Amino acid sequence: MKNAIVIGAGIGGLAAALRLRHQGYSVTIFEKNDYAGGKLHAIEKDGYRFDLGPSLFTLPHLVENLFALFPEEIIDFGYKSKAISFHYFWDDGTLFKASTDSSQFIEDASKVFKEEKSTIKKYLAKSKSKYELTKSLFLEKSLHKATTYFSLDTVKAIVHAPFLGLNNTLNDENSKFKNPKLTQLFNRYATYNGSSPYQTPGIMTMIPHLELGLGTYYPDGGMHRISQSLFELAQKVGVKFRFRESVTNITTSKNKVTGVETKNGSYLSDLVVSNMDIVPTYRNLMKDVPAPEKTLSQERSSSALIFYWGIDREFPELDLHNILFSEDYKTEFEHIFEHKTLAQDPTVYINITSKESSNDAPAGHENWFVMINAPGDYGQDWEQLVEESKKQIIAKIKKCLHVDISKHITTEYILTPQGIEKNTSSYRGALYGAASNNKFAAFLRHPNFNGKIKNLYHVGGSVHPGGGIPLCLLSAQITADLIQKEQ
Ligand SMILES: Cc1cc2nc3c(=O)[nH]c(=O)nc-3n(C[C@H](O)[C@H](O)[C@H](O)COP(=O)(O)OP(=O)(O)OC[C@H]3O[C@@H](n4cnc5c(N)ncnc54)[C@H](O)[C@@H]3O)c2cc1C
Repeated sequence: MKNAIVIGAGIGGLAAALRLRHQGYSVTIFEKNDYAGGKLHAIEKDGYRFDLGPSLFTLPHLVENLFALFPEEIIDFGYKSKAISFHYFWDDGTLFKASTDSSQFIEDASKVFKEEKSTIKKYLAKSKSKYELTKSLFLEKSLHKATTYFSLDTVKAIVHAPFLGLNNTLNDENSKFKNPKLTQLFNRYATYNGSSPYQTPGIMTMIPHLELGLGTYYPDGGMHRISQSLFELAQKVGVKFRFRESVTNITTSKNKVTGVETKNGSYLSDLVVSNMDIVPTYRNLMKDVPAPEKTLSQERSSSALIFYWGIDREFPELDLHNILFSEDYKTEFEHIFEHKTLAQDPTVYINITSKESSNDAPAGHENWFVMINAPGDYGQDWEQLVEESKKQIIAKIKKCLHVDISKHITTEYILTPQGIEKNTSSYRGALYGAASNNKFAAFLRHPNFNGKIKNLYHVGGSVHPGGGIPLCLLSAQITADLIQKEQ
């Protein structure tokens, strides 16, 4: 049996390991932490459960596809679809509850934002068409293999290139709405890949289709169940895990990978898949291999500052996902991407899983995950930024929800971009690898294979096709397909 080593048990590494196991490899995952899941992790604190990373679950079939590889194994993984994706709040008292039923969304958005129904309908239809035209080329195949370009799907995408909106920004596309609040609502989707709506190309108008067209879901037991159920499956099918064993070197001979080294010794392997962020993979594990500097110097995606708060009361006006919008979105993104700091009036995201799983908080309490978008770690004074932004977040909540939330916080845990980098080795604490702040970003992501070292592959949010749970799962699929063809 051939051996495969996977570096890292993030969602990308777990998915790659399962796919390789299915192809018949003997698979070992080396993970520096003592748990699987990487960013998809959770903690319990003072009677509250908090998902630490992702909170929004879309395209659940990509997880199910992994269970389907091993139909004989029964794993407890369920989820429900959400009728409302987000509750959106503005300082002036406007509240919009975004339905995941498109007719209802159009009806409600037209009433709240005084926008023509036909304009919203056309926008959602275009979002769907863009997604369907491009998913095969940009999301499901390697963009770095010539064969990808000899397909009908690619020809279709190229023919429709002017329609895709590559030459303008997401904000340009969304400024067609009369009401700036609706523009802001659709601009927010740039943050789903850690980018700025004022820089990311108009093709990103496809993202709302993922949430509003294909649905928003919540896994039974919380987001952590996604990584835990895949971990359980991997164990059942014989994937071996070596926790607390950081890979320190990828070993090669004559431009071919031979295995990995850790502080415990050397391990030989027929192939290696790195789920570690691509920048430290080159800088720390492949010091003797010339790094692709242009690829590695791509601007990183945004990071996040998160307060996990136990709250001693309930808020019926809030749902699972809630957004409290800033007054000046452009300034907010300029602060993040240009000034590498935080705006005075940030957009605040509040995720409350106890709305769905009552055991996540004591009775009558709620578990708040309060996040603002943040620049990566460039050596800022995070202690000071945490202190300032906590005050600003409390002020924002006061404006939108008319409550002094500071009086209701019973417990607190904080994660900064520095903490995210420390936990998972993600370069600068970026949530989604490289940002998509220019039209060439998709092509400049690192491929899923290594052009210099044979039998070395790459999966996860820092390589093609990008970050976020669905894209990480797709990266594992692309990688496994390449391995099947090439090995
Ligand atoms: C706060 C936050 C909110 C987010 N929100 C969402 C969301 O709502 N929806 C969504 O889809 N996505 C979201 N994301 C993004 C999503 O979490 C990531 O894109 C995804 O989980 C990345 O998975 P990965 O497998 O690429 O990497 P990671 O999860 O970073 O895993 C990499 C693994 O490799 C290990 N590792 C690193 N170096 C070594 C080494 N040398 N040796 C051994 N092991 C090593 C790390 O410990 C880690 O376990 C969010 C992320 C964060 C942090």
